[in-house]
Amino acid sequence: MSPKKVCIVGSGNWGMVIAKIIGNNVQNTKDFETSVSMYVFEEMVEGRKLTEIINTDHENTKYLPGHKVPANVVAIPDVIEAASDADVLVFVLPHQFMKNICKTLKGKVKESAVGITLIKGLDITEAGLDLISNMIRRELSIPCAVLMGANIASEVARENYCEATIGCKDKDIGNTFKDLMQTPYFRIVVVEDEATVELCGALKDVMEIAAGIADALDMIANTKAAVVRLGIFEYQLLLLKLVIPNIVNIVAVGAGFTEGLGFGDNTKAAVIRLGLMEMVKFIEEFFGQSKIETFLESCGIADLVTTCYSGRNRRCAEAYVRQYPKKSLKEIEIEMLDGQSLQGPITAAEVNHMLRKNNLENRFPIFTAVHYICVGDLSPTRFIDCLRDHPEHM
Ligand SMILES: NC(=O)c1ccc[n+]([C@@H]2O[C@H](COP(=O)([O-])OP(=O)(O)OC[C@H]3O[C@@H](n4cnc5c(N)ncnc54)[C@H](O)[C@@H]3O)[C@@H](O)[C@H]2O)c1
Ligand SMILES: O=P(O)(O)OC[C@H](O)CO
Repeated sequence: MSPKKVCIVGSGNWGMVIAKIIGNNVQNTKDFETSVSMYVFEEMVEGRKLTEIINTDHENTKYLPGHKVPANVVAIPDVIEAASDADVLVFVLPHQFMKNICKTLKGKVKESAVGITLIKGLDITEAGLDLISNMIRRELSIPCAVLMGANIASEVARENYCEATIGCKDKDIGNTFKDLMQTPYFRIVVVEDEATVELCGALKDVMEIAAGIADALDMIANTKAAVVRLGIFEYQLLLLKLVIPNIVNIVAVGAGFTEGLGFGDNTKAAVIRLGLMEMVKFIEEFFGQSKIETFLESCGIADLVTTCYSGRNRRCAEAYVRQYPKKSLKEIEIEMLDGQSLQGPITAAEVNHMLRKNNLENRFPIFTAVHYICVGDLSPTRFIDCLRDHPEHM
């Protein structure tokens, strides 16, 4: 089999760390082409094009200063040029840019390409809440796995030991992604059975096949009903795996608020605990039954803890509250992150859209307060009330 060409779509803080890992890994195997293309959103950095800096100095001085990427990672400012000949597409952009990227790439990627998303965030469609992986599958007509975990980019860049979870329904593709991204310090667990089953279309297909098998075996109606029920359960489980990491960022913003208000670790632990309860409840409410074990994977509790202690969402939320009401959260983000992007406030708005629409804000006080504080409609000092009066305490 000829070696697969890899393209990384994105070159921010996490994108560069993944580029470093992939750039090194492809040099040690015949399964992948040595040259890796990376789509870089072009901008001028200290009078030079960012692509030129990366291709000459092999460092993204804006988004991951102080860390080199291997020279075989080639920065390309045109996403079609970067992605059109790729067999493997790794998506790692802030989620608000994905609609545009998908629109640009539609019909331009190889039919045989496979994708994986490392993106945290949700999509609002007319039908309700959707997953970014679904957007990729839908718009680009390629299978799409996910990789999520407790992975603060700067720590992974320093090669501190950590873990991640790949969700992929195809064991071979899942292992391909694992080969591409696992290192001695970045250990990956592939969740085979449920991972990237096509969430809407593929579920229907799987269910049709299951029903067809049931028919062929002359199963009685009760058995067929059980097959359908179990199929739905697997679907919900898959959704659960994919949704957890996206909601984590909202809780991290809440943790930052308590620090900004001068509270300590006991309060943060309460935010993590109550936030986790809201995550479980939210997933149950919108995606059906949840399995508690899933929250014990790296994509669940581990990501929640790490983000609430040292994520960008937490840091910016703390600074916002300390300077409240002098600056908006957007101003703080621009000031502190130099172009990096917070996903928590946007995801909080997407989640709030669903809560409001379904009249459920009272049952999710942390998610709700985080959103209203982020947009400046609620004073941060009121945040502690939502912990004190949380439904868990009633
Ligand atoms: N940084 C982390 O620690 C980390 C860890 C795990 C997952 N993630 C997730 O990975 C995703 C990407 O985050 P990141 O940290 O790599 O990015 P980032 O926030 O560091 O950088 C922002 C990126 O967006 C690009 N950009 C700006 N405007 C654009 C536009 N109009 N179109 C396309 N791109 C544009 C910038 O060039 C830059 O590469 C996010 O969903 C994030 O939640 C991040
Ligand atoms: O720095 P944050 O808040 O964007 O979080 C980074 C990752 O999601 C941690 O896994």
